[in-house]
Amino acid sequence: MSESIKVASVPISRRDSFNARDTHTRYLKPFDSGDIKVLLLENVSPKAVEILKKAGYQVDSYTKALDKATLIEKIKDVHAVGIRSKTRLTEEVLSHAHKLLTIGCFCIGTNQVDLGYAASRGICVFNSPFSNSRSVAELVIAEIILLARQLGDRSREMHDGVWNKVSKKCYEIRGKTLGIVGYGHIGTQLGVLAESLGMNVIWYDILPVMPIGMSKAADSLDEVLGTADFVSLHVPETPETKNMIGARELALMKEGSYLINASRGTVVDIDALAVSLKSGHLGGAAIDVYPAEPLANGPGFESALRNCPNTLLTPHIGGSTEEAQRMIGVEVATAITKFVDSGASINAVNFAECDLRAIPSTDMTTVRIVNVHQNVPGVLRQINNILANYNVNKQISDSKGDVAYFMADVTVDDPKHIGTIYEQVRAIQENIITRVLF
Ligand SMILES: NC(=O)c1ccc[n+]([C@@H]2O[C@H](COP(=O)([O-])OP(=O)(O)OC[C@H]3O[C@@H](n4cnc5c(N)ncnc54)[C@H](O)[C@@H]3O)[C@@H](O)[C@H]2O)c1
Ligand SMILES: O=C(O)[C@H](O)COP(=O)(O)O
Repeated sequence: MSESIKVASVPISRRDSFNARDTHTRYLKPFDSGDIKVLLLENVSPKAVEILKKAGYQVDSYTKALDKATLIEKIKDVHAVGIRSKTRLTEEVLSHAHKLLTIGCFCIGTNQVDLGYAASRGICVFNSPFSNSRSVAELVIAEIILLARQLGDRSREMHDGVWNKVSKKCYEIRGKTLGIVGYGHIGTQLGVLAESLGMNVIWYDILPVMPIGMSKAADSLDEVLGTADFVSLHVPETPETKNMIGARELALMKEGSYLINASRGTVVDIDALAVSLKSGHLGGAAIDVYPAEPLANGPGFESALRNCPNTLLTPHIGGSTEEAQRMIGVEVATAITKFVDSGASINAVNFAECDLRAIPSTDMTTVRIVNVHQNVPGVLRQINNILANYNVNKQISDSKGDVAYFMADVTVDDPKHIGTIYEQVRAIQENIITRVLF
């Protein structure tokens, strides 16, 4: 149970459709945190499980992603779901999530979730924007050296019993140029590490960003491709980054240069990359992410890149370190408990960010109204007309796109009025979800 609310309550309204006016009256019972069900997929950190269980929730945890049919079945009954990069929470899947309040992406990327649809259903999405950035940057540094020295191939040969001592086309990285595409959390960390190893760094980003250290901004992607000895991709999955690196871009890269992709699998045209590697135009590649990735560990991985020369293939492990997973587990699980127990949406990805200071535990008459509604004129007036009969201690509202979020702490002397307020607010035409925490 949240420390910030004296007693939390989660009456969960039905959200049959965006405009539905649900007049079904429910009995408002004081909250029992044991009612909250959480589904965790894809081997989310035990630290997160610990935090969610400590909050009193029922936690159902799986090490792998679920197939769509199983996911739809499981999501029907839960109030929170925790995923990593594999689980696709599409409109189709989320349309079955009748009780869902929040989604925790225990990773950086949120492209796997239909964020707009989730918001329209009042489902608040959280992620961990930078807890695994360092892990990715360190992996890329390792890969730069491995590629420059053809270490993947040498190691494989030795495991096959072949001694192959060569120096041809093996290089130091000192004085070489690293081109970073997407100069955000990971790209900037990587640039700092690369400079400390004596590399020159140029980067391209669609946003004007401050260059760190001695790094230089390029005017275009093509400039990076034509200049760098190593090109490392750190952009999110968006319509603009889909197949951002195809046959044309690979041809622009310098003869013998290397491509590294630890961003998203859709960013690189894998077939074109395989052709470039086999032709010898590229000197090698390190790929951590793929257009289609298996749901679980095990044999059967197929890719045109298998057995390409000097090509390092890793199973999407850029953020997979003990340190990163622990930090992500704490960050996202804490965000989920705060949202469920007190309504706080700070650091939400698809929601306006709102919070109110805690209700003192000695205050037994104040309840918190939490409401998500369509962002159209007149809704706040309707809510405040309802609350006008009570003393509103504090309130906050904000909007993001078509959806608005409202929180108010209201003193209610007669407990019977709690149900009245709840029913009146949720009966507003534009209501998406209403909760009363008491
Ligand atoms: N392999 C892994 O395990 C792993 C781990 C963490 C993150 N990632 C991926 O890496 C991506 C980047 O992570 P981050 O934390 O650095 O994100 P970020 O949001 O901090 O940085 C991304 C940068 O890319 C820029 N960008 C967006 N579209 C662009 C375009 N078309 N051209 C050039 N620049 C563009 C943005 O302006 C931003 O500066 C994530 O979105 C995620 O998909 C992968
Ligand atoms: O978006 C991310 O943070 C990375 O792609 C890592 O995803 P993962 O948690 O599924 O390994």
